[in-house]
Amino acid sequence: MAMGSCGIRGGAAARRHAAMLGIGTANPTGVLVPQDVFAENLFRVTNSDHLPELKEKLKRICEKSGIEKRHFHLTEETVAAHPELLDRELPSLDTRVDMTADAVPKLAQCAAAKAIAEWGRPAADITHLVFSTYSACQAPSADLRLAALLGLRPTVSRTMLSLHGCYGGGRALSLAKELAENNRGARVLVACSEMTLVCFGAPDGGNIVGHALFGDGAGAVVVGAGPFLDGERRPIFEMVSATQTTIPRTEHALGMRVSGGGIDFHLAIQVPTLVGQNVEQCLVDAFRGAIVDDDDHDGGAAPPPPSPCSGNGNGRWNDLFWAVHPGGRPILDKIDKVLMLEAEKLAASRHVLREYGNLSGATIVFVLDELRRGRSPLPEWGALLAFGPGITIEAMVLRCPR
Ligand SMILES: CCCCCCCCCCCCCCCCCC(=O)SCCNC(=O)CCNC(=O)[C@H](O)C(C)(C)COP(=O)(O)OP(=O)(O)OC[C@H]1O[C@@H](n2cnc3c(N)ncnc32)[C@H](O)[C@@H]1OP(=O)(O)O
Repeated sequence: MAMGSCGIRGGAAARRHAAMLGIGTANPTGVLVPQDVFAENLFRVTNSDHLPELKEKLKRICEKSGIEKRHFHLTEETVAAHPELLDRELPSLDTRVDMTADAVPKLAQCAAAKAIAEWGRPAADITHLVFSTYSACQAPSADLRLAALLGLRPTVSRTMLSLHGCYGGGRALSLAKELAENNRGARVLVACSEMTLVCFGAPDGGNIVGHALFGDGAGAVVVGAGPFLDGERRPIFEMVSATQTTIPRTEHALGMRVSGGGIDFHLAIQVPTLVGQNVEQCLVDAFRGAIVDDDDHDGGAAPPPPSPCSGNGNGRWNDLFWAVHPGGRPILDKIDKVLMLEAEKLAASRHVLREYGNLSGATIVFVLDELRRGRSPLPEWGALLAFGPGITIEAMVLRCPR
């Protein structure tokens, strides 16, 4: 594959690959629940204390989750005022849609304002918006509301990704890369905003793991390619190559479904194993697409991306930095094991899981933000991984410009 001029060079030189030019994150400010009291709180708030065995199981799961705290938009007072949120037999979709209509785009606005400020140009210069959420069920949707809140131009080209779950952030970034690389001068705002209240309900055997894992948050990234514009900062991560892979015959393993009682979801116990068994081939495919000429690197001195067959346990995956969606602690453990990663390689993912829980599609933006804030310099090449219903695996080869 000829990719002659794809490297990002310093200063004002042209580049062809898209790059992340600003990153922002936000969480609801209202409710912060430490994981060690989550089960007690949930069972009290949902009047479920007559189910002590289920409560003990939730406590066991919380202890093993690798999570210390999570943020939520939904307050105890709101739950008390809306008993329909607790009983799946009662219609509650209208209530949930009303509650998220403003809250989801406003949370996205908080993250997007930070990303735009870092990017260094006015919001009106955004040409495309890609919005991903599992928490909005109406049209016009959260993308249009966010565009209005940010003062984007009426000509901004909007795309809404719904119910992609935890790979939504990876998909939105991949789409932004395509848009930026194929539309001269495009600046694409990616926004992912997730609120669990669309799924919230009294605990039962089916939703207990979701209760233990998921939290609320939003992430935003400004993506652009081509020559730098005045005021733009140096790119944070270059987006070199992206792939999407669906693991055959795993449709049953992860899913969400809109019902009159809210959004139902399921997470099969086999998910960590299925991701672990398939992740290395996805990485090999993504790196195969990322082979570039030495000439494309800054000053021509940087090494090329690792060869696609350099995994397979010979330790070369440790030459990379890693942005992995922390879908759950055992998923990170499996990836560590199959790729033989050194302990610190998934530190950013484990940090985000510990501090926020699984924020579905927004989580990957938190991981990217954490990575670039790290104290030690990153290796030049990196890999992004996100997983969700399908089972779908999004992989992207990243480069940290020197
Ligand atoms: C105000 C609150 C609001 C919250 C409302 C809820 C909001 C929900 C929002 C839903 C959003 C939907 C998005 C869906 C898209 C998902 C996309 C992804 O992230 S893809 C990635 C999604 N992430 C994942 O799929 C990974 C999730 N899994 C994990 O993180 C871990 O397995 C663990 C923390 C649950 C347990 O740690 P581990 O080391 O495995 O410990 P052990 O082996 O000792 O097991 C302990 C107990 O847990 C049991 N059990 C285990 N798994 C399941 C299960 N799936 N099922 C049922 N049970 C399960 C197991 O049987 C045992 O029971 P017991 O013998 O004690 O009775």
